[in-house]
Amino acid sequence: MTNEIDFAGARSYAIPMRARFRGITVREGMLLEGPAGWGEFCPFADYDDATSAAWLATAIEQCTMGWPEPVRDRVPINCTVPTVNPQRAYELVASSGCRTAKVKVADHPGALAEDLARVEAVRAALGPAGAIRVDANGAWDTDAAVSQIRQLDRAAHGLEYVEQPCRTIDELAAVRRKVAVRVAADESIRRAEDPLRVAVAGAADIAVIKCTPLGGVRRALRVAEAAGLPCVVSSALETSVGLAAQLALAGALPELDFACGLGTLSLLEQDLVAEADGFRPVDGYLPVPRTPPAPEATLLERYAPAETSWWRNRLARVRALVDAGQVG
Ligand SMILES: O=C(O)CCC(=O)C1=CC=C[C@@H](O)[C@@H]1C(=O)O
Ligand SMILES: [Mg+2]
Repeated sequence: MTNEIDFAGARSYAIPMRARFRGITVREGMLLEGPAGWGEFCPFADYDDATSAAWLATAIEQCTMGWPEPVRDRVPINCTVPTVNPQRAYELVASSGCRTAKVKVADHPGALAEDLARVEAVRAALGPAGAIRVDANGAWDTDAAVSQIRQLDRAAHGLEYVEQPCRTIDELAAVRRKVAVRVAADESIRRAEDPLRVAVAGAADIAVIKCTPLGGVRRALRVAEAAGLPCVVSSALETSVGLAAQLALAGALPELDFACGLGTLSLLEQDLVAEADGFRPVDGYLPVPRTPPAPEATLLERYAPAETSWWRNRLARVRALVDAGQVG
């Protein structure tokens, strides 16, 4: 399969972020072209080759065979609020058109006062009917999670759910027993065997599914089925080329009860496809594409890093793993 792809012609990119997110200020990755269109290979720099193999499998699925038939043609989207000040948070939510907001919290020790103020500002921007979820990216221990979730729940006038409050599945299960707010598992679901463990441990009410680290839309659909929980599809901070696969996943899930975290293009300074082909939510929705959008040559040139050998070498090593069948 991979010999149909133009690996030699893969294009590296480096795009500044508008605000620091997941500790990064520049998003880097590669775009690849195959017979079915373009795919995106963008594992974060701290991921090893074995972890990155699933990310490449996602790009390969996208540019060689495309995706399964969708069951819906549009997907509700949440606005994503990085750890910005309350005024900025208010503006982001108010201008997004989304009725659900996901607020990043617990970015550093002692962040609670800032987190509470951010959540209050988001509630003011959304109004009483909107939904607010928070994401701690596993930062809290069990006691901190229980106390802070209760305070954030009050500040938000009700949280829709809390995403990955703690790192381990046992901790998630313990928190879930103690708080009334629903718990979503994100980082705990990264490999095909993970969702079963999450479900067996009674650790979560909701599964956050990202097709990029799970090895493609088809694999992510199997993971969603194995989880047996309501799913939220969330991005891995891709450009519109990779977001297309995430939207294809959200479009193909049999049930979709919650807004998805795919409105992340606004976190990047620039997309790599033409404005009209890009996935910026309108009135809180994004369309489900049938094929990936193609990048613009001028944008690829503008965001090409001076040094590409690190990404080229990484792609070659990870491709060897995928060719040997070693995908997570
Ligand atoms: O879910 C969203 O609203 C946006 C995506 C998002 O939050 C993430 C994307 C990529 C890396 C992660 O740190 C982060 C997450 O934890 O969900
Ligand atoms: Mg998360």
